[in-house]
Amino acid sequence: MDIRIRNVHKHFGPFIALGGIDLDIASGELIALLGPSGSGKTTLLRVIAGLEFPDHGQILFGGVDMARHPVRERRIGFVFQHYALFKHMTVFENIAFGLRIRPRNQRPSTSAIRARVLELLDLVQLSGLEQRFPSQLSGGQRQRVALARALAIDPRVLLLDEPFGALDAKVRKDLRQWLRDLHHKTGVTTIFVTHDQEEALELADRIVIMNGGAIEQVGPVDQVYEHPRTPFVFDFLGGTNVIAAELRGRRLWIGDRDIAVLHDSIHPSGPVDVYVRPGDLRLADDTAPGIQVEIQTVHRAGPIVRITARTEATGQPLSIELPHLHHDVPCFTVGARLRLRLMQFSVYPRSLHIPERTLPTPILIGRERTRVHPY
Ligand SMILES: Nc1ncnc2c1ncn2[C@@H]1O[C@H](COP(=O)(O)OP(=O)(O)OP(=O)(O)O)[C@@H](O)[C@H]1O
Repeated sequence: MDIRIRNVHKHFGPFIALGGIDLDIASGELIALLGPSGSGKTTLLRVIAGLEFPDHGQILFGGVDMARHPVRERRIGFVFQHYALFKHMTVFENIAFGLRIRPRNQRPSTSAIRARVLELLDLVQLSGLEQRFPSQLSGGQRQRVALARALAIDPRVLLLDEPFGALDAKVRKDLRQWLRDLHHKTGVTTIFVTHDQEEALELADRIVIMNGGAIEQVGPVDQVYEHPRTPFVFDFLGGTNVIAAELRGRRLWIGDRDIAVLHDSIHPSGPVDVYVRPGDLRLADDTAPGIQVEIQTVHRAGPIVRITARTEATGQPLSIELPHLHHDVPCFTVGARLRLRLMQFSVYPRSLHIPERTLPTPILIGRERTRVHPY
């Protein structure tokens, strides 16, 4: 079922938790709400669920406004980070719960409930564990039972709030793939909240980046990652170097170096900030084109090498990440003077350095994977 959220506001006293949210979620979509703590992700999920009522706005489920309807009328499945299963009930009873509490005239027969629970146990890959109690399961297994319980009622929408937040890194990774597969099988419209950008990028069809109770950017994962509309989004989706630069016409200057021509520049000449991810920087010897830098530290960290270098033009430190294959190049030593190439970057006007909550127009003006002008 599709969901349309229209101009949703939610205040807690004087505090604006949601400041006018508009969002369309297609039927069957898997969408992630991503943002820093306090940005309003959980509040938005709770408003969709009916656990909170918005002060203003519409929550349309398949075209019907459910904003004032209580939670029980919305047919929603939930899984929360600490959604305790009923400890005194077996796995079977936990999953059957939502069906057993239905009014008598809507309740399936005992044999139909049993068949549904066994089917769900198979779906969440826990067949054979139906007589266990929650205390006899691992954290990952408990969350899979919670998902089976949420699915038992045939929800129109599945809402997951940091479902894997309390689990260790390896289990989280396994469950991500598992959830993706489960979503393919069930096709239920799913909205999940996470702090973890890697989880969102790996799992979701689209991501919604929230900041201060507003949506900063929404789009397919690759698009948002490749074209962050604001410095906030760029920064939130991974490590960032910010290099002070200047736009003169379409030419981008760092210190005395003219480093690129921005083909799609829409901004006037003036001071700008160049945002570049550590993995989008490359080093070459001093004869190559690029910004002059001096290496300060070199650390091998598993499959990558982390280097810090200082630009000669501005003196600012930069973080560089290279695949470890580059590590053996003899010139990558502390004190070496090398040239830095920016393989891909975004440019934002300096005045927008501080994350903005609302921006009238896209401010991305350059992203030059193949267009870095080698002067
Ligand atoms: N019932 C409440 N009363 C008062 N303030 C609230 C209430 N619920 C949430 N808030 C505030 O609203 C803001 C948004 O909270 P919310 O839980 O939606 O953020 P979040 O993005 O999910 O954060 P986190 O990732 O830490 O869970 C926070 O500043 C929070 O303190």
